[in-house]
Amino acid sequence: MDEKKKVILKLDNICQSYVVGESVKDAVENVSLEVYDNEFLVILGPGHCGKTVLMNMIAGLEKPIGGKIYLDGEEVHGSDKRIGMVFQSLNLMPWRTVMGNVEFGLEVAGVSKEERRATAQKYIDLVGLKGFEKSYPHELSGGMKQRVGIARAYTNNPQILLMDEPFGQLDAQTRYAMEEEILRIWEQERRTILFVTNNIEEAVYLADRIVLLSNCPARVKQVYDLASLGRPRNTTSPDFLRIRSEISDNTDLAL
Ligand SMILES: Nc1ncnc2c1ncn2[C@@H]1O[C@H](COP(=O)(O)OP(=O)(O)OP(=O)(O)O)[C@@H](O)[C@H]1O
Repeated sequence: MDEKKKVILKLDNICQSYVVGESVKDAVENVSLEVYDNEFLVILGPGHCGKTVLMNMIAGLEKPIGGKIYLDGEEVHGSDKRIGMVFQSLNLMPWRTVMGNVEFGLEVAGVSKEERRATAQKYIDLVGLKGFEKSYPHELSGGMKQRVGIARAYTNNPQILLMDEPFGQLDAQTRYAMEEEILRIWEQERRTILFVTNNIEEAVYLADRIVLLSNCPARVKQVYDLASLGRPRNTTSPDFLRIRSEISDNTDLAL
């Protein structure tokens, strides 16, 4: 490990299994991982391999049947407000405006109206939604809804943001635009990002490091450090194409 990098999140032999009918289905098997402060870490794996199960455990939404999770060196049990989430299905509240959705977490936390408005506005501006504060979710495009989800997560001031296939339902053009956007936001407002995808090109475009998972049950197949690719990335450069094809050759086919 690079001595200069601070480990903010550590997974130690995480396992998850479910009882399905008469049998036991293993979904995640002995996943160990160190995540560095401020890094953009991509969890890449084939469809149904266990990526969401892994994210849910990190988010504290499910308890692992084995293993431990450490945040800033301390074991965590259940959800922790230092970890925020942006999911593919955003669950925006349709009866609330963009501002109402983004400030919701602060409202629940009892933050004064003035303070929560100011914080929410900062992140609405950051994600490029200035002028849409009073719009309702049904008035927004898919990419704009994702921006609301990102602003909402940032507003709660998490140290780590979990993004589970956030752009999976967007059309290709919007997806590329949002990949650019998330890098811009990450560079401006540094937080650790754990980003889940099954798209190799997206992973190589975004990540500082990629954790490649196996087919279900998810195990860590390999970790790729992409520091040598630099930023911004050129998706047609020989280095980009080489690493993309190396990962592709090493990726299990989704069953
Ligand atoms: N509560 C549960 N009970 C039983 N099986 C489950 C449960 N949750 C997840 N699984 C199974 O665990 C496996 C991994 O699911 P998971 O949703 O994590 O995959 P994924 O990699 O996120 O998939 P996708 O790429 O489609 O998003 C799947 O086979 C799924 O059916």
